[in-house]
Amino acid sequence: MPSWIEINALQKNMDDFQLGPISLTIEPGTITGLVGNNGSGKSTLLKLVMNLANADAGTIEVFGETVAGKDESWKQKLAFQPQKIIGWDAYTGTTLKEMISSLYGEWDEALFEQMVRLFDIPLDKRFGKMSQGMQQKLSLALALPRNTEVLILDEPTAFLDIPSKRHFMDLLIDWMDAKERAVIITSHQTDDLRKLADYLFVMRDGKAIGHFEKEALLESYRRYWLDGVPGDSVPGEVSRDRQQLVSEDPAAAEHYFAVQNITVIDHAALDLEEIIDLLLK
Ligand SMILES: Nc1ncnc2c1ncn2[C@@H]1O[C@H](COP(=O)(O)OP(=O)(O)OP(=O)(O)O)[C@@H](O)[C@H]1O
Repeated sequence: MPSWIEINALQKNMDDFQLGPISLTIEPGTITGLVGNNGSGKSTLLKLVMNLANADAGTIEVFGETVAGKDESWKQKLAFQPQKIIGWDAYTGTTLKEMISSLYGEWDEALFEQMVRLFDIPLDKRFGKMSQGMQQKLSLALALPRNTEVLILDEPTAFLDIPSKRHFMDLLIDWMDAKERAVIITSHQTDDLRKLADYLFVMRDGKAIGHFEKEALLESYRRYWLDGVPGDSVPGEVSRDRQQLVSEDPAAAEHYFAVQNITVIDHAALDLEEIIDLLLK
């Protein structure tokens, strides 16, 4: 099956910031987490995908259509929730719903109503007068019911309270199950990424660090407690602290321990936050 989104050698220069070259493909049925330090270019990348900024080099194809110029018919298949929404402040939730639902032929009114009830959204209030968390809830309630194939969410949970975050994750998982879809989500919340993402695309200072299958990434690091840390570097060693050592090549490290007669007292997987921390160093 062809990729739904294909980004190839994309580059963008802005003042002293250079994004790229970035290459990334998004396949149907997947949730991809975009991860990176502040200012690594995640939002810029999403804006380029949405044709809200022009690339200096490289290409983006969405459902086989090149993203550039005025023909944006492919946008019917993509819903985008930016980090900061401009132009909604003066409108109530009801008005925004009328405007947005009329643009999407497959608008799911029942899902919208379910989300309004679940998040207790005051539809008669102007967007600009809502709290940041409520704005985020309303914009999610105006994004998922568009029923598009692809949903692009830029830090959708940054202001959500803990119960709402859980509701959002459940909703997104149900939304993915309803038909063949794909999600791209940027987040600094490792909880979101651990529960939702199938793939992680990690960026640092505008550059791609890697595109990882999440479960494989989790298995690719291991922490060991040893009866004595060797003087030499252990295969895959990324850090050591007294009797603890972390390797990004557990098979080679364990072979080395066996050959060197080093006793492994205990070992454990790293959590996703620690791994992202190592990747972003
Ligand atoms: N309009 C602009 N003009 C010039 N530079 C910009 C503009 N918008 C963003 N930048 C710069 O581009 C870089 C990437 O910003 P971007 O918002 O894409 O990062 P991010 O990874 O989404 O960050 P965060 O995690 O903080 O949301 C930053 O250095 C930022 O200052």
